[in-house]
Formats: sequence, C-alpha cells, structure tokens
Amino acid sequence: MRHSFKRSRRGPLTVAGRRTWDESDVRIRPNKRGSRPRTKDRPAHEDAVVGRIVTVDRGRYTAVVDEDTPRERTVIAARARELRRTPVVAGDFVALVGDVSGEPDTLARLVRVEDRRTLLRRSADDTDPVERVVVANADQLVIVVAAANPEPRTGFIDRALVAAYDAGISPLLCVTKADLRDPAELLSHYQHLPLPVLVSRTAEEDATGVETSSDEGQSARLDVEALERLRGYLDGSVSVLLGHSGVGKSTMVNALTGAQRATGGVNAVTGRGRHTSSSALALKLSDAAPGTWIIDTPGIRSFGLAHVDPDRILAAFPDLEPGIADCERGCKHDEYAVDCGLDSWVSSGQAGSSGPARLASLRRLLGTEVRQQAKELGSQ
Ligand SMILES: Nc1nc2c(ncn2[C@@H]2O[C@H](COP(=O)(O)OP(=O)(O)OP(=O)(O)O)[C@@H](O)[C@H]2O)c(=O)[nH]1
Ligand SMILES: [Zn+2]
Repeated sequence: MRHSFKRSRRGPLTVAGRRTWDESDVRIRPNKRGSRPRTKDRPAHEDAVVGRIVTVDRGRYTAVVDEDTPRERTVIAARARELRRTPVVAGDFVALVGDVSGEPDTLARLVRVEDRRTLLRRSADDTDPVERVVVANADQLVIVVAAANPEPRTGFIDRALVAAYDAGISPLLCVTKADLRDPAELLSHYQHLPLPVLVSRTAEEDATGVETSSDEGQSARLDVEALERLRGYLDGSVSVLLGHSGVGKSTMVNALTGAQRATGGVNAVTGRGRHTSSSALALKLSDAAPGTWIIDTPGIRSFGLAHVDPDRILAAFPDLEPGIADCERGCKHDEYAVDCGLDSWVSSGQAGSSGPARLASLRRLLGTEVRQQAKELGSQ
C-alpha cells in the first residue's frame, strides 16, 4: 500500500499527460466485441490489475478482477487524485494498484481508465450540450417496456433507440406483460427498424414457468420460452437494461441472475442488503458464457439527446445510408430537410419496397430531438 502510494506522487501523471480531462476527452475506440482493452504503451503501473467496474457509489468504485478465474474477486477502490475529473462508470475497465486483495476493509487505488469500446451517454436535457457518461463498453441496449400497466410510450422507445444508435450499441426491444395485452399494435411502430423484439409474459397455468420475484418481493412465474430467448440474446454480451419503474425489469433480472442482487455477490461486499443507490449496477448472468453481464440502470430516466449526430443514426440504416451521398453539407435528413438525397433514393426504389416505411421510421427518430422537449424520458 505504501509503495503504491509513493508512486502516485510522481508516476501516474504521465497516464493522461494532462490534468484537465473532462468527459468529452474520453476516447472511444471501436473494437471487436469481447476483446479486452489494450494496456500496452502505458508505462505507469505495470503492476496494476485490470478490473471491470460493476457499480459506483459515493466515490467508491466496485470492480471485479480476475474474472472467470478461480481468483475472481470484488475489489473496492478509490479514484486516484489525478483522475478526479475522469468519469468512471459501470462497464469500465480500470487499472487498480495497492491492496487488490479484495479482503474486507481494504481499499485499492484506481489509477487508469482503459479505452472504451462503446459509451452510452446522454445530455442533461435536449438543450444542455454537456454529456454525461452512463455506461461503458456495452454491446447491447435492452429497452424494456410493458405491453400494459404501465402503458408503453413510443417516445421513450424512440429516445432510447436514438441513444443506442448514436453510441453504436445494438438495441433490443423487450416487451413484458404480454399476458395483460397483445403488444401487436405497439410493435407495428417498429417493424421497419433494425430492432429485434422479444416478448415476455407470465406463464400459463399449464405451461413451464420460472419462479422469480421483483426487488419488492412480488413473486411471478415467467414464461420459460420468452426468458430463454432473451437469455440467448444476452449470452456473451454486455447488455444495458433500460426501462421505467414497474415494467417488470427486476422480476426479469432476478430470474436471469439468480437474484445476486438480493443475496450476495456484489452486495455482500458493499455491505448493503441490496442495491439501493440509483447508479448502474452490473450483474453477471448465471449459467452463461464468460463475459455475459447485464447492467441495470435504475436511476436513468432522462435521455437528453443534444449530443446526437444524425449521421450516426443513419449508420443503423445501411439500406438508406448511401442515399445521403448527394445531400448538401449539413443536411439533417429529417422531415424538414430540403433536397435531401434520401427522398430520391427511396422514390427511385433503391431501398426496396420497404424503403418508404423505413425512411419514415428513420425520420421519426431523427425528429425525436426536435419533437420532444421534455426532459423526462417517455413523458410523451
Ligand atoms: N402480469 C404480469 N406481471 C408482471 C410480469 N413481469 C413482472 N410483473 C409484475 O409487475 C410488477 C412490477 O415488476 P418489477 O419487476 O418490480 O418492475 P421493475 O421494472 O423492476 O420496477 P422497479 O423495481 O420499480 O424499477 C410486479 O408485481 C411483478 O410481479 C409479467 O410478465 N406479467
Ligand atoms: Zn439529407
């Protein structure tokens, strides 16, 4: 401990080469799914271990190190002074020095944040250009809505989709409570989007179900087929779950993770009975491939989109994207755009028979920022 403390006085300032990082300085390096961030070319802290941040709470960073080895353990760390302006979020890979034993009452020092594959972020609201980092290194954004109770909001889904496409994260729509209402009408809005859909429901009496319960202890029996399909999508990836209160998120997460949240794992270490903070929490999926995590985001309810670049949304529509070749510089390609190349691209049939519907869907997303001034995610 003393050794590493001394190092902090001289060494780690070379890590960043500058002292005034802010969130926009964080580099994002697109990378193949599943590969670990590179640690070479980094002279400082050769003795550091790299861990995955599972949650952040009041200046304490909880990381899992030696993941999927017999020495896997949870280490609590404090951020080194020179990183005090660097955002560190669930899903980040970080370098830890000092006491990394993970024993009770030990505290490691977090000295470096590795390059990120993806970064899910939001503006404070549509008019505030300051970006907030939400979750790092996610492969997938699972947008959870209920077919009914609470009523699904297409505005919420659209905003989440835009945030996902912008971040280069694949979205997945998960509709729960299909036993209460047929979600067909809701889903018709999304049939022309690059968006896999999963429908979940409680099990019929004579069907196989998975016994689970919500964080509030309400028990439910979920249809096993839907749950297994979801598990198939999650397997091998890091997935962020996003959804309003009451949609059945914790019921599902507990079914998938064996309720680590309530009984052990991370929280045995943080000393709390269950995760109560509003920050994101990464949980390992039980019986899944190494590297399968879901990150629950209980506190994230607004998704300001001021930072979004329309071209990044377009990238999610490869059949339409070539159409912008003839657009004028700065064309927003939205419904108000004049002489947008997408119109002729689609009307000349180059995007196929579903082209017009796809373009309408794309434009709905591109207009999301303009259309919705509300801060609250899903309030329209
Ligand atoms: N009918 C029906 N009810 C469900 C289903 N899934 C969950 N529920 C119930 O919906 C209620 C809310 O579920 P939760 O899991 O607490 O929802 P949540 O999204 O985690 O909500 P917060 O914990 O407030 O964030 C509970 O009473 C569940 O038992 C479902 O597929 N069908
Ligand atoms: Zn255009």
